[in-house]
Amino acid sequence: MIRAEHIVKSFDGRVVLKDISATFATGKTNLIIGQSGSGKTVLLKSLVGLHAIDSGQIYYDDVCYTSLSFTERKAIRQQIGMIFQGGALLDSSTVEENVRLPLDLFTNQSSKEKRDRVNFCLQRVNLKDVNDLYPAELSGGMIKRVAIARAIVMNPKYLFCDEPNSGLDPMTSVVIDNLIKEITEEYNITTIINTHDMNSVLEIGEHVIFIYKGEKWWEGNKHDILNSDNRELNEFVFASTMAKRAKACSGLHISETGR
Ligand SMILES: Nc1ncnc2c1ncn2[C@@H]1O[C@H](COP(=O)(O)OP(=O)(O)OP(=O)(O)O)[C@@H](O)[C@H]1O
Repeated sequence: MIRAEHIVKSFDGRVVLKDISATFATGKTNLIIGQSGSGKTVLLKSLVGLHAIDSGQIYYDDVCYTSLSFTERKAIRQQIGMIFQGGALLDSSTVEENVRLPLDLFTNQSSKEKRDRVNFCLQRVNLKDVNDLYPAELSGGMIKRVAIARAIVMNPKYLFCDEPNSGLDPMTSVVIDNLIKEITEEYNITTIINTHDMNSVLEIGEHVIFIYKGEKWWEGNKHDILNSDNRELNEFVFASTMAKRAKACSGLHISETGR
């Protein structure tokens, strides 16, 4: 579980996160949604500790992360997996080297142990025979899978995903969304996903936080969202054509996948 309490963050006197409190449950896909510029990325980076916040507290389970020193935070940082927008793979490294990187940096495992772990993670994201390929030789969906394999290689308790579907076609996005959800449940990870993809919300939005102009404006799940009367949320949601279709169908039937 990750808990944010009264987070305030400003840049040069301009407040971009205004007193945000939220609890992100373990074993669930927690989504942060909002318009471009609303503060999603700043919130995600603040939770991870990449931004120093002005005030507030962030708890990782029972540990108050914000009151730890830089060195003390190391133990928690090693339990965090991150999937960056675009994958952020090292272009000049093979798939195996990319996935192995956290093990090289943070463990004393033998080469065989590392190879076994890398292969296990690649299999888990349904990739095979790709160890020696370079990122340029992979499709967009494969790059995301490699990024997920790298994010889980250290067996994280916490997983942060920044726009994991950016650049993917809708069908591949569904597959990646569901892979993240499966992994979250299988390994009981606290997963926080930053997205403005309404299809993702309707697919895996077990817990959704809507950020509007730096404030937590609405909170609920993928089913609540279709019936909300929050004006700003509705404007955001129904700007998406897919969501419009789902809304139109919601009175008649909501499929198991929410699509
Ligand atoms: N390092 C920074 N210095 C100054 N201002 C920043 C910095 N990072 C973000 N901001 C500002 O904070 C606000 C929120 O930005 P943020 O990147 O969190 O938006 P977002 O909701 O993630 O948008 P998008 O969906 O386009 O990525 C924006 O006004 C942005 O200009």
